[in-house]
Amino acid sequence: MSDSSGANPSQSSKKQAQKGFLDFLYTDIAIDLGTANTLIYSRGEGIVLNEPSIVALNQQNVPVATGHQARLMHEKTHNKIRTVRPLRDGVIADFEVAEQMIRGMIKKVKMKWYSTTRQMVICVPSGITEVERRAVRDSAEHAGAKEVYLVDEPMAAAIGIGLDVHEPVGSMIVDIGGGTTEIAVIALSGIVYAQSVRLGGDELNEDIINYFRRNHNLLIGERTAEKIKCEIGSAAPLDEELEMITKGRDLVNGVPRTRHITSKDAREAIAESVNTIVESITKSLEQTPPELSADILDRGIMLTGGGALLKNLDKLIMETTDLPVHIAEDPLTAVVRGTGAILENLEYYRPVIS
Ligand SMILES: Nc1ncnc2c1ncn2[C@@H]1O[C@H](COP(=O)(O)OP(=O)(O)OP(=O)(O)O)[C@@H](O)[C@H]1O
Repeated sequence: MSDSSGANPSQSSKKQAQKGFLDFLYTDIAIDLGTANTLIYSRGEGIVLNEPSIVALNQQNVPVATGHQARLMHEKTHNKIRTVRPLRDGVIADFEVAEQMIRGMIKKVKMKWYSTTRQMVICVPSGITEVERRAVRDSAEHAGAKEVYLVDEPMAAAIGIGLDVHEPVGSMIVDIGGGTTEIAVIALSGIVYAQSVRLGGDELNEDIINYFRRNHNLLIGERTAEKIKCEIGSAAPLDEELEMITKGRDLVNGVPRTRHITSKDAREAIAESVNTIVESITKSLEQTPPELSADILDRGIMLTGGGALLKNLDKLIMETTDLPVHIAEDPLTAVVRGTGAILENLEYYRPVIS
């Protein structure tokens, strides 16, 4: 009798023992390579890194910082340093920098200097092209991985929030990230319907920047817009409206200014993009086969990704669709938790990886 590799049982167990014996030389990791954040899960350890997807490079294009450290430099650099976000709309926009970033982040989490990366599970937006898929695989291989497995982001999110993706029951996942919103209906280990909208938290930040420039003659940076969105931004009116003080440059006289702003301003700024996200969800519901629609009616819509934290977004989706809406526990880590679960049990999840 031989196992699937063609070896007899004694050869196979010898190979297993050897594999186990040499395990200390390898690190197996799962990566959520996101437009806004990169998270790494290490086999047997859990989430070991959660940092912004950004790199600071010097004039020779050598990275001087990655992640949190580079984020602190963002929009504050001089001409000898530039910061780059290598992903746009969920896909790699700058391959060289993306590879440098992956390498830099893997280096940060390597417990043992001598170990090499063996297996890497990495998630990708469901809507990307074959060429873009190939690019992610290449970048992972160039960053040192020996075996690379890809999984669609909504599938990883579903696994991350504890759904049994193999069962014949439909679930709708809406993963709102920095660059994309992924809407998918999952059943029987497959994606029955998926829509990837290239609109996410980054676009909401741009909306806020444009709104304050147009309506308040105030120029603010990306980090300030992000702060406004997270602290007082909302998709629907709040029971108690919020306020905050923000700083920027007055466009009339060119000097720094502080301004008092409200959650109504922030909501108005992002309303159009938020509506596009909600419309995409209703469109996806219209495309869902009826038997699966019935499951979604019972189970509701699951929200994951950082965008799920936008205040009252669940309420707006609930009012528009008339369906129950649940925000996943810790939505920012759902995808990497799922990618990590796949890494821990590659055989069980074989049908969902490529
Ligand atoms: N409290 C909050 N309110 C609104 N948005 C938030 C909040 N917290 C985080 N976000 C947004 O969530 C986004 C990041 O989410 P996430 O880490 O899931 O995205 P990503 O995986 O990096 O992106 P993508 O999946 O598009 O590649 C950012 O745009 C961030 O501004």
